[in-house]
Amino acid sequence: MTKVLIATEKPFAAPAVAAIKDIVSKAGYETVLLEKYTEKSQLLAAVADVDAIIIRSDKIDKEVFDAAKNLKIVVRAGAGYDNVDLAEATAHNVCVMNTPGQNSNAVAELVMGLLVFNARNQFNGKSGSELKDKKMGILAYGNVGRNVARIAKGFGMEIFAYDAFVPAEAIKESGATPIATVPELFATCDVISLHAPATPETIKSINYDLLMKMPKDAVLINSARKEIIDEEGVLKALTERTDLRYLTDIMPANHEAMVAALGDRYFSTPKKMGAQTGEANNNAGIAAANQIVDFIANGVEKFRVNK
Ligand SMILES: NC(=O)c1ccc[n+]([C@@H]2O[C@H](COP(=O)([O-])OP(=O)(O)OC[C@H]3O[C@@H](n4cnc5c(N)ncnc54)[C@H](O)[C@@H]3O)[C@@H](O)[C@H]2O)c1
Ligand SMILES: O=C(O)[C@H](O)[C@H](O)COP(=O)(O)O
Repeated sequence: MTKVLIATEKPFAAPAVAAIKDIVSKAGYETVLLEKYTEKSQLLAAVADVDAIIIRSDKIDKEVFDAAKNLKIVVRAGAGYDNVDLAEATAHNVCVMNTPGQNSNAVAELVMGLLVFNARNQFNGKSGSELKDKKMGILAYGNVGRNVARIAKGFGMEIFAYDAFVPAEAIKESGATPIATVPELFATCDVISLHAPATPETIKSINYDLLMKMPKDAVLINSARKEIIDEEGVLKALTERTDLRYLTDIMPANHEAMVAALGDRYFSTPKKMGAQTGEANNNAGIAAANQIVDFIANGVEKFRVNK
């Protein structure tokens, strides 16, 4: 029987697991559940005889592909698939997919929540500031970026965006102002919200020089990946520019140094939680299960991300 493994070190909410199981069993397949595993050996044992795997941020590398002799497809229930070794997947003849857009509203709501929390001085009672009339700069205008734009407009913010691949015309049509370069975006906006994937082009690209261009009292918020931040450069800029603030959903390696140097000008969620809502778990989990069934039963590869 075709086996679908849900391998989630950070589990989905229970209703999402039930919905996935339902889709899998209606297709005549079996679900295997591996949640909250603590050792890689548990993952290696679990993948041994499965045909498909649904993951979150779980790392799927050569060792996992080598151990999964029947594997045909891995679906990352989420947007970023930098946790899967795509070259190894292709070498092992395994299809990799993501589930684009399924958790983007959850992340956008977290971004706006963190911005309000910051603007009101982490609710310490001191007089804060408002988001209305501030300039919101969105770096990467994909599913999350567009949702941030939609909600930020409701706050009365003016929206600016840069994307390496989305044409300026499309940005304009959505009601935002296209900006031609990343440095210009940083120099223009009171808030910069990062939504670019971790790629060779973006890794460590958010650096000292960019932060030093930001207007007075500006805020940088990262809900994408920690890899895109040059952590030492950001700390140096924030140490020199005592008006700037940094909020992140992905705790940096130098978190303790950030806390010590920046106090309440810095905030990190304790664990990445942008996509951690019941709705996003359901959307992404259900999409992943449907994509697996469609791939195995009908050969549909719509959301394939490897060659
Ligand atoms: N915090 C979380 O829980 C959470 C949840 C979802 C996504 N994410 C992260 O956020 C990222 C964005 O998610 P999404 O759903 O909007 O993805 P998406 O694929 O819809 O959008 C990504 C956008 O980035 C653009 N882009 C790619 N390379 C670029 C570059 N070098 N410079 C500028 N723009 C570039 C693309 O054109 C695209 O518009 C994901 O890759 C992931 O790393 C984090
Ligand atoms: O790229 C994404 O979609 C998110 O980073 C991802 O879904 C969040 O990671 P998770 O909470 O699923 O581990």
